[in-house]
Amino acid sequence: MEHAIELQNVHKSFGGFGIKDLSLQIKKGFVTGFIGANGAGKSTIIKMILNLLQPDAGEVRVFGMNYKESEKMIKERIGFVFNDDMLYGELTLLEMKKLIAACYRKWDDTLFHHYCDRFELPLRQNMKSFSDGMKMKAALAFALSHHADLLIMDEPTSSLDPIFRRELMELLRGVMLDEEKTIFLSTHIMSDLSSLADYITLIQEGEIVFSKALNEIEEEYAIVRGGAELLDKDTEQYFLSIRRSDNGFEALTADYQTVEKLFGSEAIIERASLEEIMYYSRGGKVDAAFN
Ligand SMILES: Nc1ncnc2c1ncn2[C@@H]1O[C@H](COP(=O)(O)OP(=O)(O)OP(=O)(O)O)[C@@H](O)[C@H]1O
Repeated sequence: MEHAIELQNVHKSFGGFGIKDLSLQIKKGFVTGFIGANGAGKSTIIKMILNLLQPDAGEVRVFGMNYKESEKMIKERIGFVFNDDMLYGELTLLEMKKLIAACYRKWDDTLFHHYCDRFELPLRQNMKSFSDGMKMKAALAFALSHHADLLIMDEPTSSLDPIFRRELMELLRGVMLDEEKTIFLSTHIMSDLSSLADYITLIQEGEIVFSKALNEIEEEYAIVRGGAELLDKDTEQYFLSIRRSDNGFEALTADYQTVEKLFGSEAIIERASLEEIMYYSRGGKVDAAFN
């Protein structure tokens, strides 16, 4: 399968934070949700994919091309949305549009005006005075108006009201009806992903924990609760993280079926949500004690 994005053995360090030897492949034609705690490295990786930051070592390829040889061709095919004030000076939306449209061969002015209408954006108002949500909508209108094959979005929904968030999810599902399109989006709002994402990539302290199909995650991961007597060297190996208390333990497994066979009705075994997977895998290996 062709990959829309490939990172190979990428290193990047800033003072105390480091990404070491990270490799990641994002499938073409699907939506991948990129999740991880604050400071895990999501924006850093997204910036490297967009060539806004260069890795210290390793390689970033988009549609099989690298920026050194094919920067213009790659950028032409990407639409990006940042939760950031990076775009807006003293310009109106129309003035900004003129600058951005000039960068893309496939710029579609009709489509841009369609999105501005749909998002109720004022064309002649200084963008500096836009609310956070309006800025995000403007960034979306720009990203969606040049027929990009790959949409990369860094927390696109964080400043949006719940109504528009739902509309955006609907809109993105519409984009994905074209099987050639790919979306890679980071978010802290897990419910956005349940109806949209095909794959989930979880990052923790600069390391990829997994990159998997959402339905596999739903089938494999579970939270197990039981008495301390159930834990020993043999059973502990099925857990990614164990939290012990005076009353017993709670643990995360990525092997639902085996654990169910092993413990049967002796333990409570429930499918894990993405929030729970993030929470329990925080701090990594076995024996994160709690009380
Ligand atoms: N330009 C920079 N200089 C120094 N440190 C940086 C720089 N950019 C990011 N970092 C550090 O890298 C780490 C990862 O930051 P990053 O913004 O990639 O995380 P994130 O997963 O996107 O977090 P959040 O969910 O809070 O947006 C943080 O510790 C951050 O302080």
